[in-house]
Amino acid sequence: MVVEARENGAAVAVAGDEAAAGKFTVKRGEPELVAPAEATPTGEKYYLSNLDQNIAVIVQTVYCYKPAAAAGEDDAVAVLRDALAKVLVHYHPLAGRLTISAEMKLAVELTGDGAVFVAADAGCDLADVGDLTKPDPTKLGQLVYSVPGAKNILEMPPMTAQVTRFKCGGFALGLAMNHCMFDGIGAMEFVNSWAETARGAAELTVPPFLDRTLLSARSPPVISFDHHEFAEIPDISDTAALYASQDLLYRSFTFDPDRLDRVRSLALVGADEDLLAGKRFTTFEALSGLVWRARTAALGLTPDQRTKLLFAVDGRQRFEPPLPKGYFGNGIVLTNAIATAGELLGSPVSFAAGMVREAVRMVSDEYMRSAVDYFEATRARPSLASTLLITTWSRLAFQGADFGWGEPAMSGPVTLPEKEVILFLAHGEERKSINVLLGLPATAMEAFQKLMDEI
Ligand SMILES: COc1cc(/C=C/C(=O)SCCNC(=O)CCNC(=O)[C@H](O)C(C)(C)COP(=O)(O)OP(=O)(O)OC[C@H]2O[C@@H](n3cnc4c(N)ncnc43)[C@H](O)[C@@H]2OP(=O)(O)O)ccc1O
Repeated sequence: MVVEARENGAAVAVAGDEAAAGKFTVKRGEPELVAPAEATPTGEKYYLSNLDQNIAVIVQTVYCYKPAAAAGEDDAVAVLRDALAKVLVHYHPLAGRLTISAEMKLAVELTGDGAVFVAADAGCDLADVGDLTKPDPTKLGQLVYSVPGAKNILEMPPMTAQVTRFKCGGFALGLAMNHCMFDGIGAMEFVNSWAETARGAAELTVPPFLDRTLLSARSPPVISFDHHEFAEIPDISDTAALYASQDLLYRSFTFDPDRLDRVRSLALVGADEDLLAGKRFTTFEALSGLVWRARTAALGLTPDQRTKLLFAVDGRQRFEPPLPKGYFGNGIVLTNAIATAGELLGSPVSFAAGMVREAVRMVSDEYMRSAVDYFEATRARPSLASTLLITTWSRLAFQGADFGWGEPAMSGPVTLPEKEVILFLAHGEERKSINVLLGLPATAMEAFQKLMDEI
């Protein structure tokens, strides 16, 4: 299935899926608050670090479970609701509400109100959800609860959960969680802790480490890097006009292990031996270089157009000392590479892959402390102007979300958050393939498709 989305974000299913979309109806019950099952600290503010401030957006994901005989007659709604109350004892800030602190930063008011939980029933089978490898916000959005009328994130709880029962006996868990509470690794540690609680575990394998003050800014702040992630690069190619004049088309490109091998080999052609230092490009470096270059070509950027690549690096083991196991908050930092379209397209993929490697290497303890201090001093947020933001979920432990009904049969995002974002998702047998998911104006997508077909 191909999914098209118009500029306003409303998606339209095409290629014969209208009928499926039509019979996809979900009836929600009354939302309820699920509070921690035991007393937790209340009445204080919970500190969020500067790395949490950068990315305060709601991430919506869906996990689908086939009917499982082994789970007996247990009602998924009751099991997930009870386990949520228990796991929130450990993750109690998720039961609070977002607020703005005296320093004008996001913080959590520890109210103990609880997470918003909704039970729902679908008028169809789980199979009608279709293929989660491409975002279909119209359909998948029905599986996730958004607080009606909320005008900003302060009016939305840190998390909502919806459990939708399908006629076939399968169910879907839809989550809307604010990225300021955790990054992908932290989010999966939470979901997997919730799942093991549902399976009856008395203790969590990875209890959350709640204290985020270890990522406090230095006083005074020390900015020791240029931090081009904040640079506003002018759109001299007028891509704005291209995006405005055409529909945005979403496509997902599968790279199986053989194709990934070819990408890694392609990235070696013309590679700088000093940069390689005997270590061939990783899958991430090679694939990111490939798609950065191909998207630049597909958008028809003029040779002098500067283009920025942004991506998150997990800083947990890069901090000195490393962050404690189970660190609850965002332990990621954005790094960047900037090149002109002329440089990218006038060189083989190895040039772009080399820039990706450099951008990863740059992320040291000092770089991350400097990024924390940059926010302290400027309150600036990374700019997406003339930018490609690659987000890699391919190693996130979605398969650990076994609430007693086995691994999710499929899981994925409801949508891509911005037109500048490309998502890498694990796919296929043993999760050894990578799906590259992106949206582009129709003509650019055709050009991108051609470039991918050559691999
Ligand atoms: C709020 O609710 C949410 C949120 C979310 C999601 C949020 C986000 O998206 S946050 C961002 C998520 N992404 C990350 O955290 C990126 C983590 N990855 C890194 O930091 C990487 O190091 C890198 C900077 C991307 C670079 O990767 P790479 O070039 O692959 O280098 P290495 O990681 O060092 O790997 C090199 C090599 O080592 C082997 N290896 C390493 N790790 C693994 C592994 N886990 N499994 C297998 N092998 C591994 C491997 O051989 C690597 O080389 P290859 O060539 O074989 O790849 C979501 C949901 C919500 O509700």
